[in-house]
Amino acid sequence: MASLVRTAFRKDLFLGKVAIVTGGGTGIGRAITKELAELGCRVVIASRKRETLESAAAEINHTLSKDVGGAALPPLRVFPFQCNIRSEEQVEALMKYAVEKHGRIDYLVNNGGGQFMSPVSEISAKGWHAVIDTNLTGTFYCLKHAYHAWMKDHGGSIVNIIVDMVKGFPGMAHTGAARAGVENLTKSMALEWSPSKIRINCIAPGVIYSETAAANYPDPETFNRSLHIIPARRLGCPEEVSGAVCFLLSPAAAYITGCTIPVDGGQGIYRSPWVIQDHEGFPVELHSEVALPPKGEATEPGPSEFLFKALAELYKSKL
Ligand SMILES: CCCCCCC/C=C/C(=O)SCCNC(=O)CCNC(=O)[C@H](O)C(C)(C)COP(=O)(O)OP(=O)(O)OC[C@H]1O[C@@H](n2cnc3c(N)ncnc32)[C@H](O)[C@@H]1OP(=O)(O)O
Ligand SMILES: NC(=O)C1=CN([C@@H]2O[C@H](COP(=O)(O)OP(=O)(O)OC[C@H]3O[C@@H](n4cnc5c(N)ncnc54)[C@H](OP(=O)(O)O)[C@@H]3O)[C@@H](O)[C@H]2O)C=CC1
Repeated sequence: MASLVRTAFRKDLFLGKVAIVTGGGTGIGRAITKELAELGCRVVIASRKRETLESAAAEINHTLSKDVGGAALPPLRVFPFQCNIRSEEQVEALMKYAVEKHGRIDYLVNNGGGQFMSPVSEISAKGWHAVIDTNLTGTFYCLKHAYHAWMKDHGGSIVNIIVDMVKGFPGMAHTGAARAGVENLTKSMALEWSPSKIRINCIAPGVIYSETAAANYPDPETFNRSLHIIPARRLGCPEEVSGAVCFLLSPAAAYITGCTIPVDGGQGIYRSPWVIQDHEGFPVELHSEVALPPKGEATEPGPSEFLFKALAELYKSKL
């Protein structure tokens, strides 16, 4: 007798579907692209570096399963498209390309983005705008143009990759602000676009290791220095983010919209990485009936501010 169990988790889950993954050639985006394509999806990967996209598409296409359950799959399922998400014109062209060449846009994964470490007092206006334009405005352009090009009339599912910024994001405040903006935008879109049958959610990764991600930080040990704030006591892998993205895109998540799923080994509910430099304490400005006991010494290992000053010096010395 045939099984009566119906599950979304099957090898041809995304067969016949088309996805756009920004930043799909490296790190987390590459893992998402591989998993979607392995499950039958055609995936347009979009970012600034054409060679990175082309080699990623070729490598992934080469490794994909050729058939599922004996039925042949299209051999080429990953397609590169050069696009800087900071340009509305280029984003519009990306959506047009996806619809004209691939016929539809079922899924959009806003993964492309990034930032640099700096205390907020040292972020230049140009650096601030670069991060906001990339992570917040770039996401807005992708959402808006995927909507107009396809999803408004046909529905779809969207995942925005943000960061773990529940406790603020000292040391990378520009990206914390941008991603908090994306999270709120997600809630607004979930409501405004529900009549179009569009679902939209966020994934908030913790510290996810890949060579390309780590290359943006001062030294190879930067990510490992976060281990003490991660209850899982290891870094995350890109594939662990990808699984959650595929779930949110899939019919298994058909009743989920406007939410954020952390993929962070418990980091979000644990301690902040930021260390407060010891100081004499805020002045007591109200008359109080109690006298506070004398302040002991703070026991935290050392002020993060020093680390960021050193990083700023390092960055300047490389210019
Ligand atoms: C402590 C644990 C660490 C774990 C962290 C875990 C959380 C998050 C992890 C990740 O997100 S990993 C992924 C990282 N990947 C990226 O960041 C890739 C993409 N990033 C970028 O492309 C850049 O960071 C960017 C700033 C978003 C864009 O750079 P781009 O060069 O295209 O911008 P420009 O328009 O040229 O302007 C750059 C402007 O920005 C300032 N700036 C850039 N880098 C630094 C830096 N390292 N330090 C200080 N300031 C920086 C600067 O003002 C630049 O202008 P100019 O000085 O060049 O005129
Ligand atoms: N790794 C981690 O620990 C965490 C990562 N994240 C976020 O996850 C996402 C993926 O990061 P990850 O894979 O780790 O790191 P990567 O550095 O490997 O990926 C960043 C990707 O974004 C693309 N990108 C950057 N700027 C633009 C732009 N202006 N237009 C189009 N594409 C752009 C890059 O491609 P190209 O250079 O070709 O443009 C690259 O593929 C990012 O948004 C990141 O901030 C969030 C939390 C933690």
